[in-house]
Amino acid sequence: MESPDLAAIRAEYADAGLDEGDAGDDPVALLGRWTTQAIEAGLHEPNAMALATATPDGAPSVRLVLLKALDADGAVFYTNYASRKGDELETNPRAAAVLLWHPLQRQVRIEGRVSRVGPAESDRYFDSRPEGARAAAIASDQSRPVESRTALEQRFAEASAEALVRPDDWGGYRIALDVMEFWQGRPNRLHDRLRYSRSDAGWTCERLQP
Ligand SMILES: Cc1cc2nc3c(=O)[nH]c(=O)nc-3n(C[C@H](O)[C@H](O)[C@H](O)COP(=O)(O)O)c2cc1C
Ligand SMILES: Cc1ncc(COP(=O)(O)O)c(C=O)c1O
Repeated sequence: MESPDLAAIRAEYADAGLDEGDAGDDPVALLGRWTTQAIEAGLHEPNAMALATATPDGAPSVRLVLLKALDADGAVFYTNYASRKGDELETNPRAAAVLLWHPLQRQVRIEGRVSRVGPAESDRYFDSRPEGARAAAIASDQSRPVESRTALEQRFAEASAEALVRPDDWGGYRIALDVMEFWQGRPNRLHDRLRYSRSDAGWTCERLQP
């Protein structure tokens, strides 16, 4: 089998650095600034993040979701509570996520405990989504097998004809921001890494080796 020479792929990171002074002592504000810069750079889906969850006995799983809100209380995404990730979060309410802004040579990792957002907040977000996305959320038992594409489209057509009310098993999760790490690519793989950890006294910041 012809396979590409993956070992020869090599990108150098050189554009910018990250120092403690610029980063500041509020990592939530820093994530806000970096997100704004990713949006202003015109990146495609700058709010996409890989979300890792695990079963109670530690088997991990990961998938992309969209970050839909960010504040001092945490990072919010929306999904189906009965999906695979939902099942894992209901039994092991901890998550890790990573955002990658490749053209900016940046990644951000977040970690923390997860809780459901309140129903009113989920309703507000659900009602802001386009009709098709609302109907799909109603039609889809996310992560469950379906016999065919035709059956799925039939369910979508049926849901589209009904009132587009948020299902009880669809809503937001908030990842409390307990650990946040900011990574800026540097030459020779000698990258900048600043890791913030939250305690009762506030945030502490450590520089990590690349
Ligand atoms: C860029 C991108 C963004 C996505 N955003 C979401 C999202 O916000 N919520 C969601 O439930 N699924 C989202 N998905 C689909 C998930 O990656 C995944 O297929 C789905 O949630 C089922 O995951 P699970 O079976 O592990 O629960 C997205 C997929 C991509 C590629
Ligand atoms: C299945 C699913 N649910 C939810 C979302 C979240 O996106 P939005 O709320 O912007 O429709 C996505 C995004 O790709 C998705 O694929």
